[in-house]
Amino acid sequence: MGIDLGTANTLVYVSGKGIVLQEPSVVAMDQDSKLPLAVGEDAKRMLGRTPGNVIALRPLRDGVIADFDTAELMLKHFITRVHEGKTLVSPRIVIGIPSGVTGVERRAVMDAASQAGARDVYLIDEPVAAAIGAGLPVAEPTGNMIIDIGGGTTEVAVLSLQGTVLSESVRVAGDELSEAIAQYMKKVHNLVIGERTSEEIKITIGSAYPVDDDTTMEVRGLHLLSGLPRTVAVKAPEIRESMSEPLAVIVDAVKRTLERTPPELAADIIDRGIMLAGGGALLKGIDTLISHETGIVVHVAADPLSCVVLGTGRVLENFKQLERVFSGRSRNF
Ligand SMILES: Nc1ncnc2c1ncn2[C@@H]1O[C@H](COP(=O)(O)OP(=O)(O)OP(=O)(O)O)[C@@H](O)[C@H]1O
Repeated sequence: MGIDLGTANTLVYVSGKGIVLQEPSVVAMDQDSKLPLAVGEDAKRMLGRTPGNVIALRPLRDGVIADFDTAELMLKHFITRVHEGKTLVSPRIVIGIPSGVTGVERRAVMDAASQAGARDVYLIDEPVAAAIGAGLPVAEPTGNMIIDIGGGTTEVAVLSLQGTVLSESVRVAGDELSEAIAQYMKKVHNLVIGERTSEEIKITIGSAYPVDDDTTMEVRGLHLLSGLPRTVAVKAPEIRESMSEPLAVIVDAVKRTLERTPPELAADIIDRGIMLAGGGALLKGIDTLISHETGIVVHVAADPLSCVVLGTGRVLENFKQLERVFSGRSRNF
């Protein structure tokens, strides 16, 4: 089994079957009993809509585990659901985690998977898994650059011979882009909107570079001055402008990584281009923006949201050839 334990979404791949689960990384809890009420899609629907005694939590924030107990509960829930309640037959689990996660957190993820019944738990850094999932030849002696723009973190890495030559991780990614839209709506349109609405605006008319600039969208929220619900029409260019700061942080991380890349590998990257993965790669025009800023061709992976989990799956299925890609391992007897 391969798992992408992401800030925004968790995906599970089962060897021989493909992707069997794709759910938001959200847990709804009853605050009084401390019992989970819903996990995944059902819990995401509750975000910002819960009554006093129910809280909807995202256990991973900014690419790190913000709430360990809830993360463990969520991981166990998904593993058990995939196995339809049956106990695991000492399976091997490969989990993709953000590369910025600390040693203690790595241990915590491995413990959670072990407690869910896994015998052999392997950790793989998300950029490495994303590169494998996007089809990059990471085992060859050529430089490959991957940018994984997730929910909480953007990871930029140069890989060669199954290893990370250099990498950079910034805690600015898709969530930060949505947050910038929410702040803009409040400041300029006096409209307070929730997390789900700002994400919807980003996905519907958001862009990183001019494309479809004539599009507009009606946004519903709470008017700051009257305190009443109101609908406001917003245009694509103003939404792009509202995201300019976090977008600049992402572009700077790419440039810094390129500046540090050894010349032979840099030459490979110029030849092959840069691969873009993660949900943030779906933002309209982001490939053009990065290409424009770096002068290097940028490709968007075929299925950016699934790259990490597909990478964990490919590693599972080619275990012997790719055994040097792991960043952690625990074995339980
Ligand atoms: N069509 C789209 N346009 C723009 N952004 C999108 C689109 N679809 C998804 N996203 C954004 O992608 C992000 C989630 O991406 P992904 O599932 O790769 O993250 P993750 O792996 O859970 O996070 P992390 O890598 O930080 O742990 C969210 O911020 C979401 O809003």
